[in-house]
Amino acid sequence: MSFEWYTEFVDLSYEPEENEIICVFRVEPDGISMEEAAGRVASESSVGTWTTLAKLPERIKRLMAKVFEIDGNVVKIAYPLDLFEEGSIPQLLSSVAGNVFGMKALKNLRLEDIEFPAEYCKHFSGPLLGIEGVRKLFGVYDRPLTATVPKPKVGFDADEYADIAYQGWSGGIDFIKDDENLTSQPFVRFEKRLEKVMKAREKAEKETGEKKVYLANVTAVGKEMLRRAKLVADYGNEYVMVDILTAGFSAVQMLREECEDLGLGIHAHRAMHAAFTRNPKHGISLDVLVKISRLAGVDNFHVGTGVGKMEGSKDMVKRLADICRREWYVKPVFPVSSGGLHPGLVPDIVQLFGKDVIIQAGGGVHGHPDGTHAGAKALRQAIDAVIKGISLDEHAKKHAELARALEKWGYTRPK
Ligand SMILES: O=C(O)[C@H](O)COP(=O)(O)O
Ligand SMILES: [Mg+2]
Repeated sequence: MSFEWYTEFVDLSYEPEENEIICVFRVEPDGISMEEAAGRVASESSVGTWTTLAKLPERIKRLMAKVFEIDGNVVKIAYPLDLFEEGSIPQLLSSVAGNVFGMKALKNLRLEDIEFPAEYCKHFSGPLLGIEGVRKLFGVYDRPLTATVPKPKVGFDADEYADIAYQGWSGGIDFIKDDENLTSQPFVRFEKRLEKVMKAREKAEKETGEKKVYLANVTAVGKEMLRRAKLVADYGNEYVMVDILTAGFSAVQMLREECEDLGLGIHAHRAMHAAFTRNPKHGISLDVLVKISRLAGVDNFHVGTGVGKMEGSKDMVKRLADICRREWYVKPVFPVSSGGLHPGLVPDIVQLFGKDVIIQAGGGVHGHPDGTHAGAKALRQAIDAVIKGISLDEHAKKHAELARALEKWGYTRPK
């Protein structure tokens, strides 16, 4: 049986309209022509099914997605805006990143990019704070911000955790962040941790005269997440953190709505992304993930390091940082560079990102030979050196904590 009718979704002379969504796919057909494969993607992601239908009303024909460019394996498809519900990332993904990934007729399929028209973007709130708002919150404009994740990543009780948070903050760190798998386990319930950490913050702020913020991981099931966010705001903290992929975009958008009322920023952790971003032939690119997260309204987003422990080239990290920060329909997002960082890598990170980046180090702070407080100081000293244009080796001559960090890690790029 022939399925050639799929090519009805291909029109290489078509010029997309201004208010259509354009998706760029990399398509690897399995024993069929590229044209048919591309048509199948357009069909399944818009109005089609596996067979012809007796009658397709004109009104519905107008909703057919159109393949308008095929260049080698790269296929561009235009989607009429009426295919999409306003302001819904889950519905967008169910359409253009849904069934298509499992089609037998394709060996591989990767969604590389999406271009959104203004008409679509206007239904999204975007970040509440954005880079400007986050800078205002800290009153810090002239250097990268810093964050640390207490390590070991889980297991501390509330007192131990708050003590580590205090040591990090008092050593000069701006954000203390819960790790992605730390929520409300039996060894440290969320409420208790929040209570103790907020006391630690008060002490650290008084002692340092600097603003300190807790990225409290509110990732939870349904309404519980909102309850935790409310509790965070009740304590006077300004931010929450959420695992955007394991929680899902419905949860992220719901949280964003709640955070509008509560006045909270959102730190997005991307844990699990590599399950669908890492294979260059199949899945969804991080570029797409950053764009939809920015629309959904997170304020901070993990983009990688290029030099640390997570996979991802410098070029890719730079491109993602650009997608976070460039002029767009919604406020810019603060890129977070995290995963295997330590003071010796700060020059690379600043060279890659400039100063609008949150440099986050877990092991690279808490693994300092003299402990968390010294580790925090070393990270800030490394940043000060880079901002002043002094080499780390030179700065370390007068800064003992940085010297000790360099003794342990030097300039190594962890694997
Ligand atoms: O969630 C993260 O990004 C990591 O916990 C960072 O930890 P690391 O600096 O120890 O790799
Ligand atoms: Mg982590």
